[in-house]
Amino acid sequence: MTVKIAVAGASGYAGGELLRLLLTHPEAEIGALTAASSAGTTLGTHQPHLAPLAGRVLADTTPDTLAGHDVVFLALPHGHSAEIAAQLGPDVLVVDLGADHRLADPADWRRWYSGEYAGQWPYGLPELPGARKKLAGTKRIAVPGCFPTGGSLALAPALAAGLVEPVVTVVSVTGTSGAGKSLKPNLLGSEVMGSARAYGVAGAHRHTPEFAQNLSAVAGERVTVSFTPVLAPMPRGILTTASAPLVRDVDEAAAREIYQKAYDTEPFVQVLPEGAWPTTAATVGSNNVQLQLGVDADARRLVVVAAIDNLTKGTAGGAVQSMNLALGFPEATGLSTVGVAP
Ligand SMILES: NC(=O)C1=CN([C@@H]2O[C@H](COP(=O)(O)OP(=O)(O)OC[C@H]3O[C@@H](n4cnc5c(N)ncnc54)[C@H](OP(=O)(O)O)[C@@H]3O)[C@@H](O)[C@H]2O)C=CC1
Ligand SMILES: CC(=O)N[C@@H](CCC(=O)OP(=O)(O)O)C(=O)O
Repeated sequence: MTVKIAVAGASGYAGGELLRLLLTHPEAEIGALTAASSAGTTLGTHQPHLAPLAGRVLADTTPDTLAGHDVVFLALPHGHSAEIAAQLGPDVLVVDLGADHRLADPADWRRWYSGEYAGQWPYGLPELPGARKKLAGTKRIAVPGCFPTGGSLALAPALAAGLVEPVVTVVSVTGTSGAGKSLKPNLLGSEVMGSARAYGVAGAHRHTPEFAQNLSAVAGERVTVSFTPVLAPMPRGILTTASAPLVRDVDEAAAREIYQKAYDTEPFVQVLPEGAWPTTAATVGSNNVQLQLGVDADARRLVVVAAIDNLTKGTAGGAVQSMNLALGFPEATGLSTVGVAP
């Protein structure tokens, strides 16, 4: 069954990655491509790597230009999806790559974002317990933030098994494309190259409540999350190191078994062989989450390292994976487990 798909925000990084994936998705017919200030220009001006679509002209993002599609992806800045989504019919599958529909608690929304709270949609991280059931057949999907994707999957098995205390620390090194294309003074090449910088430190990043929401649901109790992102001079990729105090003495083999069991049947999560540690480079262009764990016996902590491509599994790939589930396609359709190296 071919589905006609519109992409709003087609000139941006997330929209570009979506189109890269949809171009090889056997069931996708690419319909309207829309933007804001870039409307009227060709896609090739913004996404030179998408040669088959280079001549397509971007339209304005309106309910009219997005009408007549089976699926609409909204890859827009936060706060711009809810109003447009409300004007698309209930039979259209709307996949929001922004944050507008991720949080369940209106108080969390008001603390971390601006504008009206628009309600929570089924959360597009299929590997979390119970998520696939909510995604099957849904007409609305909230794609996770890029940091909570890898970080939540790094800690979920340990919390679900009661292996660690519900007080976790997450540090994520991220590439610059996570910030989007629009020019920001701290993202100029001369500011970013040759340097790494923490930001949103000490509970100040808006992904903190999203982490807490995901991990508390898995643990069945409130999980406190201390999250620190670190900007690094690379275009894409997120390397997360997550750790938590062990509840009981456990050796590495037992901890590995918990993770292997949790992710055994997952098409996109790989617990790497002993001794191999994840790298962002190995995940580029794939929809993979690569994990490795260790037990720090002296500190009595479990330490898990996770690598993803922020644009693939961290946004557009996760969005396509969730779309597949919503439409009843095989979950891995149009997605790759093969990276690019070196
Ligand atoms: N980059 C990433 O790694 C991730 C991004 N996301 C989310 O995906 C969404 C898009 O991010 P990203 O692609 O990085 O951002 P970009 O800044 O690269 O792209 C933003 C896109 O939205 C369009 N746009 C901007 N303002 C409006 C508006 N008022 N109405 C309609 N379209 C508008 C832009 O069009 P124009 O060119 O005309 O300005 C552009 O196409 C965000 O919500 C982001 O949080 C989620 C996870 C990871
Ligand atoms: C480097 C960088 O700036 N990264 C972004 C991550 C954004 C993202 O991917 O998630 P959202 O969809 O929630 O915006 C940030 O920290 O805000």
